[in-house]
Amino acid sequence: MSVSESEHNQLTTTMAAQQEETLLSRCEIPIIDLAHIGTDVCPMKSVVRRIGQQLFSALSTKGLAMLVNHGIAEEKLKAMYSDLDNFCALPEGCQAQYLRKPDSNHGYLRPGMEQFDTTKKELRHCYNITTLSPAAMPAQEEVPEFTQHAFPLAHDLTNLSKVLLQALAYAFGLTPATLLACHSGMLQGDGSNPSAMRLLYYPPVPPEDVGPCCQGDGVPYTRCGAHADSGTFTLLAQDSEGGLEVKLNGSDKWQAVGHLPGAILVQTGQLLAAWTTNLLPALMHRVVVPSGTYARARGRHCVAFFCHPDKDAALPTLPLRAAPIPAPPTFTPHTHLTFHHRLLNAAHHIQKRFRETYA
Ligand SMILES: O=C(O)CCC(=O)C(=O)O
Ligand SMILES: [Fe+2]
Repeated sequence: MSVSESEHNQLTTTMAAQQEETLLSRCEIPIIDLAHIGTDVCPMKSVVRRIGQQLFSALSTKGLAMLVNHGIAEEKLKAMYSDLDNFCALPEGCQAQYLRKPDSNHGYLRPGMEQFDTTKKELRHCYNITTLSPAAMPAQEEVPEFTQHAFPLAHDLTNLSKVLLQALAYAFGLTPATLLACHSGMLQGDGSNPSAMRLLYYPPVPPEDVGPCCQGDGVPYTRCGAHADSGTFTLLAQDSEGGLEVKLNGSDKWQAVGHLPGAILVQTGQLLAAWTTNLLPALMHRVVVPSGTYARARGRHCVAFFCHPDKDAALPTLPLRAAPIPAPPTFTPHTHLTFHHRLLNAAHHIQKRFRETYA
């Protein structure tokens, strides 16, 4: 069977992408096996303890880990990716009913409406889900299964976060209920907690020879500018398209994460960094546009879950020793200092972040 020249080029580009050196291909990301952990309401204590140690070690040395055997079926994620595609294909007028509401942070953001890097246009569609109220979701006539798929997935990610909070509590020398109690309002929709499930779709971009990094308007673009998330930790499930890059703790070099089928990435947020006096530093990350015509012609999907404490939670002092080495330059000194002074009121921090990143 003969292969046409364009098919051959496509295959070569795909193979090159697959052979890209990544943190995963170099075994530089800790992999944590959650098998036998139980559920958030009925956890297997000895396993949760062991996972707490592994998570603490991964987040303190690297800033991230890959979770496997977490119990969230790949099919649920794929169904959600396809619902988001259907939402993004709706006419703009129809999407407009669902635009993000600043008060609740719930709703849809068109490409360019959220910027981490103010020098570039960030090409992604986001749907933030902060309340599990059917009235706040795309109507069944518009995207038939959106709500039906989103709610169970949001429950799964909330429950996974609750198990991890119990594991971290053990590692901090606290009782497992201590961190749960500070995160009691996740996705309750009563405004008490800023946690969110976010659906992300990054559309294809033109080939490099059409314009290496600019649209017709000459404005440079990227997929997601460099930032650290603001909460306790973030869970990230991604498709296989790649593009996620991170700066590991203590390093100033951007490195590609790579893809581990079925795994969910967990990374430290700014609140946990401040809470642990930077013993667990926040992970800087970004999503770059891939090189090669084939990869650029494909969209990328991701589901993120941002785990935050309750806005009025009095965060307990952690019985931890101070960070042994100076912290990497994750925040500007101003942001860091301001944040420390306001640590007991996480709501101030999240409001500041929203003002900085939403157009
Ligand atoms: O798409 C991704 O992998 C990351 C998205 C992200 O970092 C964010 O929305 O905060
Ligand atoms: Fe992020």
